[in-house]
Amino acid sequence: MTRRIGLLGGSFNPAHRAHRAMSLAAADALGLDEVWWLVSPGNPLKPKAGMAPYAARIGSAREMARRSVIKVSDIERRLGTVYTVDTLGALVRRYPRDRFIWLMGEDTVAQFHQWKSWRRLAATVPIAVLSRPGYESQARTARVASWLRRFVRPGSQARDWTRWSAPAIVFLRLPPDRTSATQLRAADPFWHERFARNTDAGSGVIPSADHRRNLG
Ligand SMILES: Nc1ncnc2c1ncn2[C@@H]1O[C@H](COP(=O)(O)OP(=O)(O)OP(=O)(O)O)[C@@H](O)[C@H]1O
Ligand SMILES: O=C(O)c1ccc[n+]([C@@H]2O[C@H](COP(=O)([O-])O)[C@@H](O)[C@H]2O)c1
Repeated sequence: MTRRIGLLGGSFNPAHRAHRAMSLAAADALGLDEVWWLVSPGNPLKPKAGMAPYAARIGSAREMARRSVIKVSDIERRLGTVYTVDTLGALVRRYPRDRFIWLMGEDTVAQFHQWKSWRRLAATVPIAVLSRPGYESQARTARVASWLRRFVRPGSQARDWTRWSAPAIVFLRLPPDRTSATQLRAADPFWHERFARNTDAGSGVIPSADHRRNLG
């Protein structure tokens, strides 16, 4: 059976309620069977300082994803990929029967031109940009905005995304939530200590048995 899978990459430092809310709202708007949270070993554009250990970030993501269609994955750590274009290439090859859509918050559009091979990335799978309060104008004026605009599909057709050929991009307006990991770290700099004993970052985080087999 073909699964319709949304991929939300992130630092999850820590995971928070907006990640969950936006994933569930996107799943509804796009008719997704699953949303995979790809916990990044290290965003190449973010400083390493202040980044909690991987196991803690996975732990917070698992807690936030509980009892939902969201699956937390450490596949980037297993593959050794930090660039999204490489991760997507690997996933599309490993799961030829499934269909993927890349999910990203509106704030990430501003830096998209600095991502590795971003044109190739956009040609690999469709993209859904999810609204984030306070970042609307940044997304509109981003360096890549005029390039992306040529491939924009109407939100009213969002459920048809599996019929689109990439590049294809849809902007989804979701219920606003201002939560950010930066704000949570400021309120509780030692949040990761709660997950300090979570050393089994690899167990229970793989989206499916099939996935585990493919990773050998
Ligand atoms: N409140 C939010 N509304 C919409 N998108 C969000 C929100 N918070 C995070 N995202 C998106 O979720 C993905 C992962 O985000 P990330 O783990 O970096 O959280 P963050 O809150 O943005 O973290 P930080 O404050 O440390 O930068 C990114 O695509 C980001 O744009
Ligand atoms: O591929 C790149 O060059 C690239 C550059 C910056 C960020 N990303 C990805 O963007 C996603 C969001 O990252 P973050 O840290 O803002 O949560 C995450 O999956 C990162 O790996 C990817």
